[in-house]
Amino acid sequence: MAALRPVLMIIDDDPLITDTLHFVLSKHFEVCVAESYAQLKSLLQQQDSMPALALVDLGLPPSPHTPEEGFKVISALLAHSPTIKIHVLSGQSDDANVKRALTLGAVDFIAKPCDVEKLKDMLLQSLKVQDVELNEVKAELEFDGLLGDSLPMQALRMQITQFADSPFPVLIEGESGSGKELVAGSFHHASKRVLHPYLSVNCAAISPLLAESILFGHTKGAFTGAIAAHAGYFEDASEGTLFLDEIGELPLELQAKLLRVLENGEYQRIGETQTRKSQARIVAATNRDLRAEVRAGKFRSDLYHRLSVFAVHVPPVRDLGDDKHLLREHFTQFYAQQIGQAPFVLDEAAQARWLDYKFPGNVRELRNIVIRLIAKYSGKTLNATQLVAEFDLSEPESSGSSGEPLNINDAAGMTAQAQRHLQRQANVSLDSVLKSWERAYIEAAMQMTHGNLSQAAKLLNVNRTTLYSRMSTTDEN
Ligand SMILES: Nc1ncnc2c1ncn2[C@@H]1O[C@H](COP(=O)(O)OP(=O)(O)OP(=O)(O)O)[C@@H](O)[C@H]1O
Repeated sequence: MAALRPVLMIIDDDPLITDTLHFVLSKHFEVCVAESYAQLKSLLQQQDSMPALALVDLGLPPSPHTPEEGFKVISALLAHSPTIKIHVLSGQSDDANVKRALTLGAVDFIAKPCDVEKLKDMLLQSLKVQDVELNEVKAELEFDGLLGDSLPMQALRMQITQFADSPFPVLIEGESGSGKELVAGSFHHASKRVLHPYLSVNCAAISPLLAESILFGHTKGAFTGAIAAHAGYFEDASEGTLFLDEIGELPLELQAKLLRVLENGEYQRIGETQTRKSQARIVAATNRDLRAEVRAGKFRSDLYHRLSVFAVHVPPVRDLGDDKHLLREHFTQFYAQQIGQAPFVLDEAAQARWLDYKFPGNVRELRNIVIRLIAKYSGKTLNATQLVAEFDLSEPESSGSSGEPLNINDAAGMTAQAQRHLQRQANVSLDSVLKSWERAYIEAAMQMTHGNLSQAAKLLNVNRTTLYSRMSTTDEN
C-alpha cells in the first residue's frame, strides 16, 4: 500500500499559480486548494486529518489588494492545526507584511515570483522540522517540558501544583503561542490522574455538525452515517484529563451540554436515553477574552463561571526576562542537533536586543526565529543588525495585538500609553525607553531606505554624521 502523503493546503486565488503548484507538488504532497478564507474554513471542516503544510497568499478575495485576508488565514490554520507549518507566498512582500505574517506564526515568507523547485525543497525541509517537533511533543508529554525560571513562570508552576489534584475545571488563558497547551499537559502530569488518559480536543477544528458526537458519542443508527456505536471523548477520557483547546469556539448549543457535564458529570450519547457519568477532569484553554465573548452573547456566562473556578494565566514572553535567553538556548541546541547543523551564537549587542524584543507571537515566534537563524547562520556569530532583521518592530511598545500606533502629535495619547507602560512593568528606565525608540526609528529608516545612510538621515531630519554617531551609540547599548 502506498504511504499516505502529507496534506498541503494552498490558499491562493490565482488559478495559474495553483495549477502550476498542484502539478509540481502533488508528487510529494496531497494538495488541497482554497481560493479564499471562507472556502478554507469549509474545507478544514471536511478534513479528517490535520494538514501538515500550507502555502498562503496574502491578497485574497474579497479584498485582494490588502494582506488582511491572508493574515486571517494564518490564524485560522494555526487554530485548526497547531503543528502546521505555514509558508507565505505573496507578491505583497513589503517588510511590514513579512514581519506581521511571521509574528502571526508563519515560518517563512517567499516573495512571488518564486522558484518552484526551491519552494518544494523548503516544504520538505519544513516537514523534517515538523517531524522533530512531533517527537518533541511526545517527549514533553513524558517529561513536562515547561521551561522558564522567571517569577511569572515560577508562579505558574506553583498554581499548577496547587490545582493539579482538584476535581474542578481549570481555565487556561493567555496569548496565542504562549504555551497554553503545554500547561494543560503539565496539569495532567502533576496530578494523580497521570496513569489515566490525557485527551486533547481542539474545539476550533471540529465541525459544528459533528461536535456533539465527537464529544459525547452516539448510538448505532443515531443519524445517517452512524453505522456503529461510538464513544466520545468524555467517555474515552474516563478518569483522566480532557483538554478542550480553543474553548471560545465551541458552538452555543454545545455550551449548554458542556455546562451540564461540568455541573453534575452527566451526559448522553446521541440517540441514547441512558445518562452516563463522566469522571474526567476538564482543562480548557482560550486566547480570546471570554468575558468580552460573554458580553457579546457568544459565550454563556454560567459556563464561563463554571470553567473559571480556577483560572491560570500563562504569561506572554515579553514578561519573562532572562527566560528569553533560556528558551533561545534550549531551542537552538535542540533544533541544531536534530536538523544536524551547527548552532548560531549571538554577539553581546545581539543578546541585548534579544532580551529587549517583545516577541508578540510569544514562544511560537521565538522558536520559529531560532529555526530560521539556524538555517541562515549555522555555525556563525550574529550581530544586532542581522538579528533585528528577524524581528517585527512595527509596534515597539505593543502588548500583543492591543498596541496602538504612536502619534507624537497626540500628547494625551502618549501620556496614556506611558501610563499603561508604567503600570504594566516594574523598573521602567526612562533612558532605555528613549533609547529603544531611537533605535526603532533608526532601524525603520534604514530598512525603508535599504540601508542608504544619507536617505535615512533625510527621513529622520538629522545630518548624516549625527545619524552615524547615534547608530554607533545605540549599537553599543
Ligand atoms: N515555557 C515553555 N517552554 C518550552 N516550550 C514552550 C513553552 N511555552 C511554549 N512552548 C512551545 O511553544 C509552542 C507554542 O506553544 P503552545 O502550542 O502550547 O501555545 P498555545 O498558547 O497553546 O497557542 P495557541 O493559543 O495558538 O493555541 C509549542 O511548541 C510549545 O511546546
